[in-house]
Amino acid sequence: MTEPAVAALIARLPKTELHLHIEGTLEPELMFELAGKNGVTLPYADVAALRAAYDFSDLQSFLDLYYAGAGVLQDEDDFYRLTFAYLERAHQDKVVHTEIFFDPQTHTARGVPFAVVLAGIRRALADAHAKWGMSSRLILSFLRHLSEEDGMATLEQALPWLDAIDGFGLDSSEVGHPPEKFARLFERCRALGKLVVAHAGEEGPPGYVWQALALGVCRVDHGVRALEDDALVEKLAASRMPLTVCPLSNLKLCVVDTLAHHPLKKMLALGLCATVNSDDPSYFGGYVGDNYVACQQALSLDADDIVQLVKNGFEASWLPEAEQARYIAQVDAELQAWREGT
Ligand SMILES: Nc1ncnc2[nH]cnc12
Ligand SMILES: [Zn+2]
Repeated sequence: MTEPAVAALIARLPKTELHLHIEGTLEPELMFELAGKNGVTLPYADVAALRAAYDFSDLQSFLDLYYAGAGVLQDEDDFYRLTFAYLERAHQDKVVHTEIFFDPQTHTARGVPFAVVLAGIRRALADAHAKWGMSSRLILSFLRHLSEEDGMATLEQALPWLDAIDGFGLDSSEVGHPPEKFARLFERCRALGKLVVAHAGEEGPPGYVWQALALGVCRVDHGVRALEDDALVEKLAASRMPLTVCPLSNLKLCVVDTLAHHPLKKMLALGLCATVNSDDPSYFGGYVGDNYVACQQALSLDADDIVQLVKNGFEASWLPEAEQARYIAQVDAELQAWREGT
């Protein structure tokens, strides 16, 4: 019997998304609409010209555009619309649980109050939960190109809303801004009882992944360059440390030259807890379902690989263990139904 296309399996499986920058979901159409509403001038004639600029040579060339684009987000409703549009799109991909980064420093530096950013995002998360039962967690991510003191000041601003913040992360320009630069800040976050994660090993060397582990992270965001260090791979695999891998992001930012050379399949073979995520889907040409499908084709992933990746996502999530187990059982049931052609 010919197995039905693995793409059909991908489409039907419940999924997580654990590496998603909400500012990176700003589609050009919404960017132009909000620019018009808020009186912001964009240096592009139209949506097509903006999309044509999404031709990145590295992480920094993307970040320059990403921070400029975020400038159109000004009031609570802008953050609501941004977030709800992402959640609606993720729901189409059968994402049942998402853990979302937001970068408050990108907005507070422009005079947008922390409370405005958070209120808009939270209202959308609550609506998605009410409408589809989609669960979520929120991760405040510090910008590593700024100082640790700036991060500390941001943490101070977040203190009144700690109940709404599930964890803390570290993103932006990696090389030259190693995790150890933020040792005291992450210590403080952990002392507040919060989970911490950090981008490491995207463009930065394996040493940055070791440093992220020293910060006490419970997941490494990206981590693809960890494969250059055998001892590190052994440690990550033995501890089932999750890696939130973002294949189309790696392709667009030239971390890999072609998806066929992406290490995702190798990561699974090494026993790493690799997960699939979209990072900044509006800029990188694909949401989480697109990431699965593109990798399936480029790397000839089979049904077992796909199921392993999806299960890793639940294992790596911050859902309670009983809920992880419930979703993993659903994944097995969908796999069986797919195999039986029902
Ligand atoms: N891929 C990425 N790496 C680092 N910082 C980011 N901020 C948004 N996307 C990012
Ligand atoms: Zn990221």
